[in-house]
Amino acid sequence: MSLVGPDHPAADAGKTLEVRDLNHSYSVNGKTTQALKDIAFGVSAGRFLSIVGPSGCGKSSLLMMLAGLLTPSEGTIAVGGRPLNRPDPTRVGVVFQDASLFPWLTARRNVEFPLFLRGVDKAVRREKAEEALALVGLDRFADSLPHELSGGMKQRVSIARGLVQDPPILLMDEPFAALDEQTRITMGDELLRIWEKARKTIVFVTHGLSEAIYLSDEVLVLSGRPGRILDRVVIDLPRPRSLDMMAQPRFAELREAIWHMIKV
Ligand SMILES: Nc1ncnc2c1ncn2[C@@H]1O[C@H](COP(=O)(O)OP(=O)(O)OP(=O)(O)O)[C@@H](O)[C@H]1O
Repeated sequence: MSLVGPDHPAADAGKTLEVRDLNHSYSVNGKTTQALKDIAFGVSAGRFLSIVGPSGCGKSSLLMMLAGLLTPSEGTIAVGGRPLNRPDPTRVGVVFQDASLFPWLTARRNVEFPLFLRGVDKAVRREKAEEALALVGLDRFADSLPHELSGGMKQRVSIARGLVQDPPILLMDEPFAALDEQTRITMGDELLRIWEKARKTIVFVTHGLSEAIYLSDEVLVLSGRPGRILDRVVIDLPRPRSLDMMAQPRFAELREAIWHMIKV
């Protein structure tokens, strides 16, 4: 298997996202829990990186930090060579598990919302929202309310909202976990199509090893709490990916290797 460990020099040079010496602890009622330990990695522009690890290993905490929503106890995060200390949707877009759309706003208005908050001119807002909706294949549903859309469509609106400010990086926290299996598989392919078209760097947190392998260029494997980087596995399956690859021996080999690390 081809592995690039976290300390490998190739894992660091000229990255769009760089995490250095990151540690994080939570203190609740005088009790301290170390959630993440010695996290360091870089992601090159345009790569698709997934983060996997046992439940409670700090995946969501790490993603919140990459989104600028949580300050690490120690360490730095840089995007495009500049420190990220607060949410900046022009540099990092975020898509959560729950599509978290405003139920009273149409798909277009939901996508426009971050631009509205920034005081962007109405015509520009509309144009950008429509571009983003077209990218996710929902241009015909711009005027629909969330309750008129399926689960997968709602998640696509949420992806469009993450992309509307054209950030170089899109973070996704288990975006398809709440969907049924069939929709989840379709959404994986849909995401790869969007990713190839939009040419973004994606950091994707998931519990699903098959999903991580199917989608990614690399998989960052975290240990149980406190989450440390156990390995960074290069997914050497060709692109475009297709579902029949899941039945190939190489896919099973990668899955087994990652599963073994997490299980241990
Ligand atoms: N706000 C918080 N206050 C205190 N402890 C927290 C807080 N958020 C997370 N933790 C703890 O930090 C650890 C990491 O949590 P986190 O949710 O980041 O892990 P995770 O890998 O995303 O978990 P899961 O896979 O179950 O979603 C867990 O032990 C959790 O209980």
